[in-house]
Amino acid sequence: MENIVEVRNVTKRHDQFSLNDISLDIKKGFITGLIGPNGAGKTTLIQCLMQLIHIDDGQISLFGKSHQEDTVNIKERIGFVYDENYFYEDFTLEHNKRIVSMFYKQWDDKTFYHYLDRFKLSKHQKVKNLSKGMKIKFSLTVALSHHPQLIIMDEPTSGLDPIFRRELLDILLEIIQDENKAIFFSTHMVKDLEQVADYIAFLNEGELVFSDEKDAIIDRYAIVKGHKDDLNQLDRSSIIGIKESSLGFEALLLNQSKLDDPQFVVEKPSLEDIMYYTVRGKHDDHSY
Ligand SMILES: Nc1ncnc2c1ncn2[C@@H]1O[C@H](COP(=O)(O)OP(=O)(O)OP(=O)(O)O)[C@@H](O)[C@H]1O
Repeated sequence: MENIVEVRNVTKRHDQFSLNDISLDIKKGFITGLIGPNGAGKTTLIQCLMQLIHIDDGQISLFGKSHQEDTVNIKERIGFVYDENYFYEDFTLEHNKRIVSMFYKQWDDKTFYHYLDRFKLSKHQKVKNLSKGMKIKFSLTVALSHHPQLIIMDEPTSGLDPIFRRELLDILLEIIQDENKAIFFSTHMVKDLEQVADYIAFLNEGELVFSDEKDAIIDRYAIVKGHKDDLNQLDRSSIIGIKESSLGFEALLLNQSKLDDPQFVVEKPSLEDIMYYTVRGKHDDHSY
């Protein structure tokens, strides 16, 4: 399986935050989702991938090359959807298209008008008059119109209504039918991601918790519920996070055979459970 992107031991330091020693791959033919709580470093990592900021340590290769070697070609092969508006606000969508299309050898007007129509955007509208969701749709239209091999999106679902969110997921699944392509995107919509992603990378406080195949991640953990009196029968070292009440508890554990015990209810976790309990941890025993 070929890696379109390889991130190796990347560190980026901001004043009060650092992204620490991150290594992950983005694989050809698959959708990789990037999750993590607010401030975890998702945007920072994406900015490093796009060389919008410089890394302090480590290496990033895209299509087998670093930005230093071939950044123009790399950027031409990426469709980038970013949460900051980088279009000319006072110009119409058509005018913006004329400008942006000059930067791409593979620009395709037919695809551009196809998505404008599909997203119900008018080429005569000015960018400044678009709603937040419409701006994301326009950004996506531009990103898809130069036939990128890799699509990188930072929070593309923020500001989108649930109907369009579903449509966006369908579009991503359509794109990934072409097994030469890869999609990497960050989102807080973990449930949406769970429906479409093949691989998941999880950042927390600048550290990579895991980056792996979705099903393998879910198999690695279990949600266990039980009576408080039985809590001491669990191996504390396998508990990732726990929520206790006066009577019972619910915990995320590393999956293990000992969990067959009938006094516990054992369930498969969702990605959201894994994220929630990992961030919450086991020292924070709030009641529910
Ligand atoms: N240019 C900068 N200078 C200093 N600190 C920064 C800069 N950019 C980001 N940070 C800090 O880095 C941390 C990670 O921010 P980042 O935007 O990468 O997180 P995120 O996971 O994308 O969060 P969110 O889900 O809220 O968008 C935050 O503490 C933020 O304040």
